[in-house]
Amino acid sequence: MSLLPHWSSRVFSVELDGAPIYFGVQEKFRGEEAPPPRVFRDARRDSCYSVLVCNRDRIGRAKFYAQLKDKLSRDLPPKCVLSPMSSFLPDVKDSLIRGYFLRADSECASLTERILGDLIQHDPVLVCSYLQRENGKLWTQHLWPHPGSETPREYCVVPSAEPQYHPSTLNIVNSDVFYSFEEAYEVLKKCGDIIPEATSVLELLPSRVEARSKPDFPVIVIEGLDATGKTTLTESLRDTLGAVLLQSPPQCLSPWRARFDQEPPLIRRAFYALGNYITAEQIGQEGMKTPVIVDRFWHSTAAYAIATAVSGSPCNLPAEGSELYRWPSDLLQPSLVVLLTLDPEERKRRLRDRGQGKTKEEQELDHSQHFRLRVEEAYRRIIGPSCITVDASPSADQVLQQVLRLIRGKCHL
Ligand SMILES: Nc1ncnc2c1ncn2[C@@H]1O[C@H](COP(=O)(O)OP(=O)(O)O)[C@@H](O)[C@H]1O
Ligand SMILES: Nc1ccn([C@@H]2O[C@H](COP(=O)(O)OP(=O)(O)O)[C@@H](O)[C@H]2O)c(=O)n1
Repeated sequence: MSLLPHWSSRVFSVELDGAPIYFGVQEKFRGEEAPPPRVFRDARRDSCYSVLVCNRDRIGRAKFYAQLKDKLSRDLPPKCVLSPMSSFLPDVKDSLIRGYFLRADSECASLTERILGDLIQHDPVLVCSYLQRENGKLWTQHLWPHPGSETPREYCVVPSAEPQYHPSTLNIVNSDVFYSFEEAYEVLKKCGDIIPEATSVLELLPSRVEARSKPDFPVIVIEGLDATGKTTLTESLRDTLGAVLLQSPPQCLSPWRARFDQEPPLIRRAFYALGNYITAEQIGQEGMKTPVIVDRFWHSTAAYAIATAVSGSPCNLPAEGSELYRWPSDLLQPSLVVLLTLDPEERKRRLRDRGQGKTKEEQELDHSQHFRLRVEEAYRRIIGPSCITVDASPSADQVLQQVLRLIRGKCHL
């Protein structure tokens, strides 16, 4: 297996209470090993295991990773604790593999081992168990052999320094955020066999995508979290400016949206990315005749994708200026992007008053302050064009007047 030659260069990260704990492995005891990392010190008398998903094909890997949690939560004894885990080559792009770290007490260890033994027989996983030596002063990692292969490999567990780039940023390109039509198209094309709806989406796509010259009329995108007032503002702008109002994802994708919202990030994000290209095609046509207002566009696609891929505090986001925030070179660039921001309490009040159902991601915005901060910060870091922030807390009319001033200043309307 190609992962193995680099096994002792890999770093392992276990997420405990939202914070990563890093460790590495080395072939031999050197005698001066530092104390084991906290995941092992906490484990005391429990048995520890890890399961990492290693399909070669990325669609299979995305699908199986999503199923693995359900499978493990269903089959493992309730007392077995599951934590998200990953393994990566520090600061090496596309090197991240995901999985789970398991802690089982003496009562449930043998059942856990049976379930993992069955998993390794049938599914593309790497399984390790961890054993303590010298009263927990040292831990060893035992990589289970695959059916038919040689003996298990034993390594010594050692603490590892925090990498420069948070591991969850390593695989963002073309897994969470797509920087060209072709890359997103490839994913949906490959899904055709397992998701028949993907073929219907592909049929709606423009036949050719090219970064065309700007339409004659201004194109104004309104961005912001749910309930910040995008619908209210975009409708008023349409009426005031005699503009056409478009949205991303476009109306023609509505029948498929709920279906793709259930898919793992790779597939879900490719769907939204392609939606932007359909909207861009519509903008290109309408923008030759009138100004165009757009309710959400690429900023939303990229900001939510990055904020979901990265866990924990906004400090874990890719740094400002990172290439991950760049606009796709083949996607139409709007004349102005306005980001509506709102105090979290006022946003919740508006959500309650509106009283509609929310997507899972929007519910998460309410529950997790960190997630909301990550989305807002990612919005602000995107460039090419970057967004102009507008406080959406004044009355609807005041917000409209403020945005009209911006449009007149920037777009000569
Ligand atoms: N400036 C504003 N002041 C007070 N309430 C507002 C304002 N803008 C919108 N609302 C109300 O807040 C709720 C969410 O607004 P909406 O335009 O649907 O947001 P979004 O499209 O961003 O989800 C709606 O009930 C709307 O009437
Ligand atoms: N252009 C877009 C628009 C939405 N989205 C996704 O759609 C979700 C928000 O859609 P929504 O329907 O709740 O938004 P509202 O228009 O209701 O504010 C976000 O969670 C994004 O993941 C996207 O990726 N790209």
